[in-house]
Amino acid sequence: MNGFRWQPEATDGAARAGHLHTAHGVVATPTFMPVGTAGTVKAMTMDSVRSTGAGIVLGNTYHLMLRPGAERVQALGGLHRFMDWPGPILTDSGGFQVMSLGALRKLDSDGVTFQSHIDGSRHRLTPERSTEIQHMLDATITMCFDECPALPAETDAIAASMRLSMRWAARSREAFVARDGYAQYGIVQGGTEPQLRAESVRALTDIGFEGYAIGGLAVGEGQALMFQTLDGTVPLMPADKPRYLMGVGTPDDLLGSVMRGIDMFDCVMPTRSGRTARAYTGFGTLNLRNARHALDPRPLEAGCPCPACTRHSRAYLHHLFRADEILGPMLLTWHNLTYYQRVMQGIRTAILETRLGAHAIELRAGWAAGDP
Ligand SMILES: CNc1nc2cc(C(N)=O)ccc2[nH]1
Repeated sequence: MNGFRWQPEATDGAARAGHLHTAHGVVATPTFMPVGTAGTVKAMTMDSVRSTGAGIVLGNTYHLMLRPGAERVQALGGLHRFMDWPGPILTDSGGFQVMSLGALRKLDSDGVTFQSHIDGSRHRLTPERSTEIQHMLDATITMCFDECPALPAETDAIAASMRLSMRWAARSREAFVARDGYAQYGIVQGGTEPQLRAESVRALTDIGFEGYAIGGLAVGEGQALMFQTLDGTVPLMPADKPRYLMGVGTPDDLLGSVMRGIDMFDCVMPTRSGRTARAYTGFGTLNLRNARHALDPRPLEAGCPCPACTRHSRAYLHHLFRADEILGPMLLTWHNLTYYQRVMQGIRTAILETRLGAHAIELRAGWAAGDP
């Protein structure tokens, strides 16, 4: 009996609230995972990440295998110890990063050979090696090694890519070392083609995983096509297992995806935007480098409990970014992650109170209203 499980708590339409039980603790869902690419959530200490309300973080296999190296992290006690994060960690498989970051890469039916974007050194990832690396990192949740095809693409190219990923999923599962409280997720592929997505779900559920991700989206297809793909795919996925939408998204993406049955998310937007002066708030986004903030004594967002909003003014944040002070990205990353967690907590409460429809209207009205 694997102690890893998703325990349902409430539903509101297709939306679900529940708890993810893992070897490294329990996480309420729906949940947003801050991205901790190279063993750090950029500009944050892990105590500050915890203070935002995050329960689980993501690590990138591609970055960690190149630097400092999976063997070194293992020798130092694993990623939890290395980055001082006792909670659950999900690591991606490296496939997506290789395709988007690796300087040169050669894909074949067995895996991918690529050059490091750091020093040009040559590396190879296969389903077996990716799974081994994630084991060495001591990932709570391991992702299958897959290929995420660029969109748009011809249907037969999407089909071939999906079927390769399904063969790689079987090899990833074979290589996975099962441990109590640990999990491996399969990744549904198939582009925006309903039949290919259905074939992929069948292939993965025939293999059997502790959770299922939807990959191949948030690659430029746009929100409407992403939601349309979710509408056709999520109902086919096992209802008793966690569902993870990879690389998504804006607060509006999160809301619409939870309403379609997604439980887990990761996205670089709140952290990357925090470093580039873009703030996420209940009244939409704003750019703190804009001159209109120079003399504004108000907090960034009234009611937000983060240090940027409780201790400082918009004018100060504006100054920090104009002066290129490192405290700017620190404070705004802290704010954006806090805001993302508040959005997820508000959605979760609305599901528990069966008022998600009304809550969605309120959220969208706030985002549309703009800066008060
Ligand atoms: C930012 N968009 C995004 N799409 C993704 C797809 C995958 C995937 N494995 O298909 C992984 C990470 C992803 N991030």
